Amino acid sequence: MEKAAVQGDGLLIPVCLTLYCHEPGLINQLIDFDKFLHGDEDQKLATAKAILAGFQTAGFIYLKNIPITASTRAHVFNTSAKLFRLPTADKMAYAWTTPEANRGYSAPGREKVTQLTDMAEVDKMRQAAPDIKESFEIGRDDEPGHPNQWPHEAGELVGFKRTMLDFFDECKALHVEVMRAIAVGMGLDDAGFFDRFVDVGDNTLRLLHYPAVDKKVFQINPGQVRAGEHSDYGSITLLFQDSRGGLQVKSPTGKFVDATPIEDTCVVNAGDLLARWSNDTIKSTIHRVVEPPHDEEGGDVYPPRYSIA
Ligand SMILES: O=C(O)CCC(=O)C(=O)O
Ligand SMILES: [Fe+2]
Repeated sequence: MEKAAVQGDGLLIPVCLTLYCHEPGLINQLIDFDKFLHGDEDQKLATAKAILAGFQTAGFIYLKNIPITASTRAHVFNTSAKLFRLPTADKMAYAWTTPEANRGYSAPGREKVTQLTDMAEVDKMRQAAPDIKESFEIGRDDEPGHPNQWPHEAGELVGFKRTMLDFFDECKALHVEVMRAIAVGMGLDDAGFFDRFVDVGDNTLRLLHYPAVDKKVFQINPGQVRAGEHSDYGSITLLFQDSRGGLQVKSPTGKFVDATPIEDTCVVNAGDLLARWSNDTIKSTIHRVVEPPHDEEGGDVYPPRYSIA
C-alpha cells in the first residue's frame, strides 16, 4: 500500500500515503464510491472517470461511501492506539526486521521516510530531523517465510490479530475495486484487468502513531516533520486519518498544501508502481506529515495523530 522508507539500520523498506486543497492543478475531488459499486451504468462510468482524472491531476482523491463502515474504522483506530500504548520494551519484542518481511514495530527515530537514496545523505537527514512517529506493519498472513509479528494477546490487546486481519481483508477488497474503477476510467474492456496484479494481497497494513510533541521542536528546527516528504511505492494507498491534520501534498508548483481531514472519507493516492503502469499519466505525488495546521488545544504540546495506510 505504500516508496522506500529508510530504517535506522540503513535498510530500505516500503512505506506509504494522501489530500484536499485549493491550489491550481490539485484536485478537490470528493468522490462517492458507492456510485461506482452500486450505481447504474452511467454513474459507474462517470465515477470511474472522476477517479482516474483525480489520479492524473493531483494523484490524490477522497472517497466517501466506501464499504468499510465507520464503526469498523473506529474499532481499528482504537485497537491501533492500544498497541502503541504498550511499554516500549514490549513493542520492541515485535521489532521490524528486514525490508523483505516489512512486518513489525518501528520505534520513533528508526524509520526516516525520504526520496533520498544515498544512505549517507539519509543518515544526515535522520540526524537533522528524525520522523516523529512510530509504526507497526502487518503483511498478508500467509506469506511463506515472513510471519507477521503478532503481539501477545493479553489485556487490552485481546482480539488484535482478528481485528487487523479482518480490516486487511476489507482494505484488500476495496483496493481491488478502486483498481477496477481505474480500468473502467481508462476505457479498458476488462474492468478486472488489474485484478490478477493486485488480488494476491501483497499489501502492507501500516498503523501509524505520531506521539504528542512539544511545539518548540518545530520552532527550533524549521526542517522538523512528523514524516518526511516521499512518494509511495505501490499501486495505490488507502489512507485513513484522524481529525488532527498535518498531512500535506506537493502541488505542481512545488508548494505543499494541506490534505485536510474530511470526516467519513478515505484518502486514496497513487503510488510509483501505478505511475509506471500508466506510462506516468497517473501521478505518484509527494506528500509528508507536518505539525497540525490548527492549534485547537493551545498549550505547549501538539496532541498525537493516528493514521492507517
Ligand atoms: O500519516 C499519514 O497521514 C501519512 C502516512 C504516509 O504517507 C506513509 O506512511 O507513507
Ligand atoms: Fe506515504
